[in-house]
Amino acid sequence: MAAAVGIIMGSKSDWPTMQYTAEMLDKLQVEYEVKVVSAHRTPDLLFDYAKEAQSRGLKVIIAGAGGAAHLPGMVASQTALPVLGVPVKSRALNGLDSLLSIVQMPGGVAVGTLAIGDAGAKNAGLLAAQILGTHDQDLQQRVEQFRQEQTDDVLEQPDPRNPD
Ligand SMILES: Nc1c(C(=O)O)ncn1[C@@H]1O[C@H](COP(=O)(O)O)[C@@H](O)[C@H]1O
Repeated sequence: MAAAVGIIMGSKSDWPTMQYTAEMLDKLQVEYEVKVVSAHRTPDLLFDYAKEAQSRGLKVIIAGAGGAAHLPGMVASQTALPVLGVPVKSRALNGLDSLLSIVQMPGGVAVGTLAIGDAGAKNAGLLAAQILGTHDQDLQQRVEQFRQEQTDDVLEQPDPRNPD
């Protein structure tokens, strides 16, 4: 089946974070592709990727980047597909730079910004599945099942001192 979600990232060094997006999509049985694309280092590739995404069948793009994280915003400027931005934790500023450069888009070009780091990457996969689930009842059910299991896990083990 063709990929519905494109996971892109500014560098291969972002993969330890972005793997959590892939893991969530695997769990929810959503097809995706993974690629390093950088607004700074491979600008032509970025434009081609964003412009061709819709015609290749992608429905949502998830872009992770750290530091001066222009990737999500630049992708969003070149496609009408929904773009979710994941601020990757930077060494110098712990990802605050990544967060601010992704979240502070000018009005008129939207990027849905997730939390910094692993949790943001995980939630980007979940949110992409929820978006796709609005047109796919089976997927919506898998999302609901995932959430129910999460709830059950918490309720079954309410005492944090007793892991068994
Ligand atoms: N923020 C961007 C962009 C971009 O926005 O186009 N391209 C690379 N980067 C980021 O640079 C950081 C360091 O990259 P290296 O580890 O390759 O030096 C990564 O977190 C990457 O996302």
